[in-house]
Amino acid sequence: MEIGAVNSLSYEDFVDTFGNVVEKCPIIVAAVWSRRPFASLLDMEVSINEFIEALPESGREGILRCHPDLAGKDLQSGTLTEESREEQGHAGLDTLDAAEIAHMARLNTQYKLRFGFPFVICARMNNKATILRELSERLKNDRAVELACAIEEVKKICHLRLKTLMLHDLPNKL
Ligand SMILES: NC(=O)NC1=NC(=O)NC1=O
Repeated sequence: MEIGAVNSLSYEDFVDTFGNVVEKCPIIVAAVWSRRPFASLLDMEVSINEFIEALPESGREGILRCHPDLAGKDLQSGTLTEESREEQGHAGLDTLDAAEIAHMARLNTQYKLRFGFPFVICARMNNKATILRELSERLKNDRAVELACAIEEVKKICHLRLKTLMLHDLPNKL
């Protein structure tokens, strides 16, 4: 999809197409729509990242809370969004055995108790081994560092979701 086609989208089609580039946070692209026309995909991505960075801490934490746990109940019950299902599957999280699922659940719970938001990592750039290692390592971060680190992961997820969408022609998506 050309950036010209993106700029020509109605508000509804824009949000319908890009609304989930940040998991379950369509408000972000609903806000960023006002900044069109975008010079490029990168320009649009910069607008999204600037919007996220300008949020108060509670807003950034809220974005993290909209993410499903890795190998969590949504994966087990098949209620992940299409994007999350593909990403978690790519990292091999859909083939964990019961012990591995329990281990992830324990670490996710520990992480959430410590930080008050879920562990977020760009699954498409990881596998179950690196995810477990990162989860264990990042548990040691102080809160401010970890919040920033998690938001950087959200931006990576968004970047890959945008790239995937731009590879498709508009009709396929709508
Ligand atoms: N908690 C998470 O990190 N969730 C996810 N990361 C991804 O890349 N996709 C997800 O659903």
